[in-house]
Amino acid sequence: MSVELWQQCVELLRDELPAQQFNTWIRPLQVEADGDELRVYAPNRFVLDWVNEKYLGRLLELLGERSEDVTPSVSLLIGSKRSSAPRAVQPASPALAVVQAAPAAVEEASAARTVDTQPVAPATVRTERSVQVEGGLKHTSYLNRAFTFENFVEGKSNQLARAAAWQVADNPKHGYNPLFLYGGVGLGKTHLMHAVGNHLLKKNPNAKVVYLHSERFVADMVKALQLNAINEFKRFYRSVDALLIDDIQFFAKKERSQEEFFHTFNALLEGGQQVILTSDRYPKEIEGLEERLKSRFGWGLTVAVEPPELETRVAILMKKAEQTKVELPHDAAFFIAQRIRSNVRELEGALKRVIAHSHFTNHPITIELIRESLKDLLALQDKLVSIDNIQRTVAEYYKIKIADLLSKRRSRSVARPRQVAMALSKELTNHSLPEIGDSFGGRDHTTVLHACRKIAELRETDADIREDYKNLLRTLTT
Ligand SMILES: Nc1ncnc2c1ncn2[C@@H]1O[C@H](COP(=O)(O)OP(=O)(O)OP(=O)(O)O)[C@@H](O)[C@H]1O
Repeated sequence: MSVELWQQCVELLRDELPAQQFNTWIRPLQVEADGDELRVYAPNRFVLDWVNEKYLGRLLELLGERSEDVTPSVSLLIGSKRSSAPRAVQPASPALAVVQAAPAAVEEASAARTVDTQPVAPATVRTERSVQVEGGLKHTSYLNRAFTFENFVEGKSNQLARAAAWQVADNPKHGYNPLFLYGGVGLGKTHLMHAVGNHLLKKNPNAKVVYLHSERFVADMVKALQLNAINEFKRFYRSVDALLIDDIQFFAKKERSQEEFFHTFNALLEGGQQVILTSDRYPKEIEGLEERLKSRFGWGLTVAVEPPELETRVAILMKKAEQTKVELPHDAAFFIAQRIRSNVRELEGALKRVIAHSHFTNHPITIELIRESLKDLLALQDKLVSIDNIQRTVAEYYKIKIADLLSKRRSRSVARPRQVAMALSKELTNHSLPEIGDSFGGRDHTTVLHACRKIAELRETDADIREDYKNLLRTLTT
């Protein structure tokens, strides 16, 4: 059984899975051949368990179809192929059967899945910690006490990230180290990171939990160098119980900082201290970041935070209103959530404006009041999501002409993008089916309806369409 064959099957699986799932579970796997056997390494038990349960069967099926050996033998292990001694070895699987896990792996892996969704009571935590070190350097860690698990609304888009963060907070010894959260702006990465920090402090008020933005780490390091205090800098960062660094994409191209961070990071991992990192993209995609750092980030658990779906946006608005003791009718929350799709920060901003307007005018929150208070934002959004703009964006995305979208051509390369554009027009604008049909070269409303149904179906079954639709939605709404 060759490594190349495994890679081919991984590529085939990539076509079948949404990118987020592929990145989280399949990309971190490493593989090496050992005689006739393939040894596949997962960075931790969480990944091992998940791959074992969800994807190994399919991978073995693909391997079986492509191999002369009808019973491919694959071992799924925890560790890394460069390490000579994997931490938990599973027996080789002689057939397309479920690989048995070593008892410890089973125990921890299933514990990882048992996600405790009980809200955490608001913590009275020490939120500020200031440490003065020799040479005049002052390191301040500041945790936002409002960013707790209790205040975090769970939805499909952030479920996994929330579960992983909860595991780290409640049982840091699981070894999900580092926990790497990535995703677009304003989606709750910082919130989750602080939630872990707050929870760790709640459990142990003396814990040294240090949160900082990566730019701050760089600035501190530069200052330490200037003040000849780099040893204190090192000592400080290596003495923490948990180090939380936000937006590590800002390390890009800052070689000295990366070097320093690399050593700090290694020291912390070796000492069993928790590291949590966030970034706006998947670690391997951060340009200007050293390969060795990227590879180490993959040793722990890397999870994406996706933009929230409509239901979660509504739930977030209701929660924020409840926190500020403001009466927000459900239809009003729904209206805001439908119109503000980009990210949670924007959503919160819109709600704040509505609440301020309601206080100012002394009127209750109604859809009318929302229209009035968000007038400029909604107008801008209407412009952005006009059918014209959707057509332009879709044509650009698929590298076809707008005229093709409006034409009668039926070839797949044109017909599918046309259906995507129609479905987006239905989802993002308030135009009726006949109006949308008219805008697409005078088509009948039943054609538009068919397009919407077809795309909804393909988004379930076809990973490419799902990805295309998601990208286009993002482009059109941010
Ligand atoms: N699921 C959620 N439930 C409740 N509040 C949320 C949720 N997701 C995000 N928020 C809120 O949205 C705001 C932005 O979130 P946060 O700062 O964590 O985003 P981020 O992903 O770290 O973005 P950036 O990359 O720009 O730093 C915060 O006020 C946060 O509390």
